[in-house]
Amino acid sequence: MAGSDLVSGGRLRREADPAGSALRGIRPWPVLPRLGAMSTLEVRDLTRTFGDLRAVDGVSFAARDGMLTGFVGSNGAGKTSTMRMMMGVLAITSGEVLLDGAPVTRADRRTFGYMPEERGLYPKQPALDQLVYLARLRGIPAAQARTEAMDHLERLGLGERAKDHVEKLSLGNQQRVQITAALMGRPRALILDEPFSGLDPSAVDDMVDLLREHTARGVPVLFSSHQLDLVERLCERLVILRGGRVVADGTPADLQSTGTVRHRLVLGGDAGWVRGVPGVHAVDVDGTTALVELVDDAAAQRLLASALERGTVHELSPVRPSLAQIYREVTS
Ligand SMILES: Nc1ncnc2c1ncn2[C@@H]1O[C@H](COP(=O)(O)OP(=O)(O)OP(=O)(O)O)[C@@H](O)[C@H]1O
Repeated sequence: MAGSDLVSGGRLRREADPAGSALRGIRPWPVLPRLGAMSTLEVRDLTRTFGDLRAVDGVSFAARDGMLTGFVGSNGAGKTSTMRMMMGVLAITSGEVLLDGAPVTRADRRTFGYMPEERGLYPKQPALDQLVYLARLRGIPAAQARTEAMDHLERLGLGERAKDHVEKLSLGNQQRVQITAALMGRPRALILDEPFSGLDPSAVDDMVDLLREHTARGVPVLFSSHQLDLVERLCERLVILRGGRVVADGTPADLQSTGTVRHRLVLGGDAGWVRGVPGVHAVDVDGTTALVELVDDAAAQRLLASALERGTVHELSPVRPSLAQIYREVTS
């Protein structure tokens, strides 16, 4: 698709939801031009050691164009180190980072938007000046940087606060400014370390609207988060790290199809007895309802037969595993 073509997806989304973002305080935005070429950002066998510690241990995955990819894992799993290596701010021990199949260059990285874990705003400088400064570091001309920064701030309802020192803004607003810094200059890829931490639900929605405008023009977005419900809601793909290694990688549906299927049993009477049925693991029992894992079909038959012997069975149905459940299964 040519560089000047417009993204119909972004426009359609706004038409389908005319009040949408405006109701949440976000001013409508001209549809962004689509990237001339698709961009896929990939890491292959990426490794980083710190002394004896293999903080990142042969990590491979791809953040594909136009998709939000969630990057999750417990504290110390290696997310930040991986993102830093992708951005070239942490030396790579071995492995490589590729953009569209070719080793990523310093010039490529200057076109990436990055939100580091350690937030880089100076408390005693005006928000607008910092956005302009950070954009100029990435080679964006001053006039363009100023216009774009002001547009972003106005759109986020911070136009009146543009000249306020950052320290005078609430933490959530500081975070909005920080994310804006990564979005300046129409980046070719976005790498965001915990962009949603500390944001209230409406600020999360505002930020997601912004990110979706970038995915709609073909940008790959990789973001780390500990908020699994958010990741489940937002992501087209998900990469789960444990101890420096990838333990799951796929769409939420892919991952859900590999998780352990549980069953919900709803009875007319108390369900406590299911704990004693061979081959049945009671995950949770609450009054007349039990959530169980069954080792095989025979266990299911035993459970159902026992339940019918005791009285009414209102329901015995499979429950799709939640992302939180899958996360616990692959990281424990
Ligand atoms: N500069 C460093 N020197 C020594 N060890 C480090 C350094 N940076 C990270 N580590 C270690 O590498 C491991 C991975 O850390 P990293 O920050 O990448 O994990 P993370 O998944 O981002 O964690 P969190 O969710 O807590 O931010 C941890 O054990 C950490 O202590």
